[in-house]
Amino acid sequence: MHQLHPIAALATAPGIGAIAVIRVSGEGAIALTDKAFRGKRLVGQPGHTAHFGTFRHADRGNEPGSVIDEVLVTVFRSPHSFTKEDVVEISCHGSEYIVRQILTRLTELGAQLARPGEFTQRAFLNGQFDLVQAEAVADVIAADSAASHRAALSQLRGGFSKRLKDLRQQLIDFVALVELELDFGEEDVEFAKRDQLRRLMTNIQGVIRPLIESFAAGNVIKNGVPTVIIGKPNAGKSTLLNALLNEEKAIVSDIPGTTRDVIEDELFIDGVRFRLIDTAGLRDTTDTIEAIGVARTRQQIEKAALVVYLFDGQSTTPEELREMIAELDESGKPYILVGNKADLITLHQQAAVTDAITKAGGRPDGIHEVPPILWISAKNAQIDELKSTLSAQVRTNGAMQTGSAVVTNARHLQHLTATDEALARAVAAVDAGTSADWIAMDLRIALRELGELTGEVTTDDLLESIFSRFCIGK
Ligand SMILES: Nc1nc2c(c(=O)[nH]1)N(C=O)[C@@H](CNc1ccc(C(=O)N[C@@H](CCC(=O)O)C(=O)O)cc1)CN2
Ligand SMILES: Nc1nc2c(ncn2[C@@H]2O[C@H](COP(=O)(O)OP(=O)(O)OP(=O)(O)O)[C@@H](O)[C@H]2O)c(=O)[nH]1
Repeated sequence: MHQLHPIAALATAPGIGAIAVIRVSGEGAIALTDKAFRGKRLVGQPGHTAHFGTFRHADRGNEPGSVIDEVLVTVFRSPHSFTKEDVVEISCHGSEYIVRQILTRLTELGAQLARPGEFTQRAFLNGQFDLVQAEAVADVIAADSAASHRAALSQLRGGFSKRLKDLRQQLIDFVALVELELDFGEEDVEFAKRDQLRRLMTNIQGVIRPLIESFAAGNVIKNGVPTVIIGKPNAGKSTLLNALLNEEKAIVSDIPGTTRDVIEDELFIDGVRFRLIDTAGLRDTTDTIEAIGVARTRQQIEKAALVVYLFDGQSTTPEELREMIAELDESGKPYILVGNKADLITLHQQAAVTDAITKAGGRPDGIHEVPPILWISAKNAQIDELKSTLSAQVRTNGAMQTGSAVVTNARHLQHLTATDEALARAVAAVDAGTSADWIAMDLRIALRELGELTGEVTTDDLLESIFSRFCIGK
């Protein structure tokens, strides 16, 4: 295993804690650490062993260096470590001062401070995992919901990239045969069996296309579902937001137009993250829906993946509702109609509202069903049904289900799409009986795109841009 110069960084979160872990990786990491360590001699120790001792400042003449801390040192021997290099992990007391002293001492002994992502980059370069998995390391750290954690961990553990790498290898063999045909120029030879090549290409497309389609859902899993609550002033948006978030985030008052700022917050329902966007009131000088500003409403809806339309069950007219439904239908976004202040009106009145919008020709074209109205009382926090409806809306989205691999990374999507396009062209060329050089060209593009995805083909710039986004110590 080729080892680079030793690097060191704090691996645990900066700040005060019970324990802090400093990681050293690279050529001579063990001997280097040993110079500051008093206890067992580290150099002869087998990998995956932990040793107690003291970590010390440099000796001063004959005076032994003073103790910085009592530490536990774990030794990993190349190639059996995270980076596949020699690695030492120093667990000290979680003091910022101690961490600084230890890092300083390590640099005196020849270690360099690690750049962001440098450990993971080395692990990648040494073949510990491919690029997709390396990127998943950052996603695993950032994951903060059950769904995003599941997606990231599956990616870290190989997810779709192992399968793509296999298929790419098969494709390489075919490209070699197709290119061999080129060497024979005018002669009519066919080394690459076209039906087999075609089958392999459609096979690869069969793997790639569901991944491409999973991106929308993958993005939602990673970043949350942008959910907007729209409604007229005083409909109870802030009250609902508070009830959902279970805290007094937004200011509630009975003066219309109290919500001044756009408040964004997160809500977890059944392991899915919703990014709630409070719309600072769809309000204007006058009361009517028209005056609220259709443009403004549209803007809000535009930003959302899911719309909650909240209306005051007491004061909203069927006309207003119908206009709003038309607007929402127009947007094409999934939405939920929510009647608020159910505590103030009878069940009979609630039914009358539903009747008014359905029977009175709520839908001129009569094509779609008017979605059911969900009744809540934001003030009394009677919102369980709304929560389960929100969750159900997202869950109908296939990729939210367990098991299937999802793409959450725009870079991956880009390479997958380009591969699919190149393969589609190659398949068409095979079908048209086009000459080998045309097929070979698209096959090479597909190979390069797949290779860049998994990191079998890389450039320094690409690696730099990927790993520099990691945190230091990772
Ligand atoms: N203390 C510590 N915990 C950690 C990490 C770490 O680097 N240090 N990790 C860092 O992200 C994650 C775990 N990743 C790791 C991956 C491989 C090896 C390792 O030693 N691999 C050897 C031996 C495998 C074996 O014994 O089966 C190898 O690959 O050969 C260690 C950690 C999470 N927890
Ligand atoms: N009875 C009853 N009152 C409610 C309910 N929800 C909200 N309210 C009251 O309605 C008034 C307006 O609520 P807000 O949450 O401030 O309304 P908003 O839609 O955010 O209004 P703006 O800030 O103007 O955009 C407040 O007095 C709330 O207490 C409810 O379910 N039942």
